[in-house]
Amino acid sequence: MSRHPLPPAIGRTAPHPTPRRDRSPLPLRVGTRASPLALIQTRAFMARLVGFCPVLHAAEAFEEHAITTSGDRVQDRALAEIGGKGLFAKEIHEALADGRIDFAVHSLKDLETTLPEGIVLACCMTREDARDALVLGPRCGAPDPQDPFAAIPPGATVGTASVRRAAQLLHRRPDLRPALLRGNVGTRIAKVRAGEVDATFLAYAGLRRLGLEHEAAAVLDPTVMVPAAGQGIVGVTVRAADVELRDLLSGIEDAEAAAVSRAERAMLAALDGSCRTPIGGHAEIGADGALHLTGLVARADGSFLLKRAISGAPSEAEALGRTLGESLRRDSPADIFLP
Ligand SMILES: NCc1[nH]cc(CCC(=O)O)c1CC(=O)O
Repeated sequence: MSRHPLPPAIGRTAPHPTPRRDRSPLPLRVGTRASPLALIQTRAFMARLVGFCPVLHAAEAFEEHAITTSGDRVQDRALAEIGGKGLFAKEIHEALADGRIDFAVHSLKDLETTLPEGIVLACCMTREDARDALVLGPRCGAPDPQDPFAAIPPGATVGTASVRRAAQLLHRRPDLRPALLRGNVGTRIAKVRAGEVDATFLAYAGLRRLGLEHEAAAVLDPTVMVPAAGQGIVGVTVRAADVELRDLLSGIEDAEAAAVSRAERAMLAALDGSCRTPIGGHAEIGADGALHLTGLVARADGSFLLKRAISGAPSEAEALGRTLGESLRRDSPADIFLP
């Protein structure tokens, strides 16, 4: 069998002899979910990789594999009832492990904190906006930037499958009624427009990537709505043994996104919540160069909400996340973490 080395990463040399791969190196087979947002993110990632490694510019350098996941197939039940977030990546991890694809592009917030054996998160792309956006339907008023939730009429239904968003909303507006709303971003916006629910939340990053940012009536400051860990970040997974690809991907990693995602994900892992546990996590690198991490734990009905922050060196991101997660866990009622 003839094998060719991967095009070399520009300006970097592997510190060790590069092991040969048990497959022909090109095309690079990229796996992704099949939603419009997932495909846009995947193509943006491939463009970034080509910019870094122009040898990959050839049309035949990549092969795109859109994979329908268990999470995509179940549209009518809350994710929490069907086994949680891992469902969006299960089939993609399997394709990677089996060697059917070479890397996979994920919305980091949908990627479980503990990856299957043999699969690693090789690279985090530059973060898009981490904030949540509020989308308002025909029964809502004009949004007040000082108080974005005031536009939602009393007793209205707010569609969201996210316990994190529902809990933070209900904490401020216990009169509102959460309703299940799933489907792609476009589907959800259409349902709000049609009055099926009165309002919903969407990640502003997703709206921007889809060119739908005008659908956001308000973009919520993280002090109003703590985003999900990893929100707005695209992460790429590869086989742990694929040193060549790991090395190539490390060349396009965004150091800031890597640090904030490490802090947010370490916090999430330390909290060890179930997918029914409302958890928010948001880190930023300040003008002072320090990493500032905010974490939130709540009860699904908003009757309990605990928010705390921690700061430190970006190089300590994981320890900061773990410390904050343990502190939140210690001071929250145990029922919140039950499966
Ligand atoms: N859970 C679905 C999901 N996963 C990632 C995004 C948006 C993009 C991102 O957070 O990077 C969305 C849609 C949403 O929450 O509105």
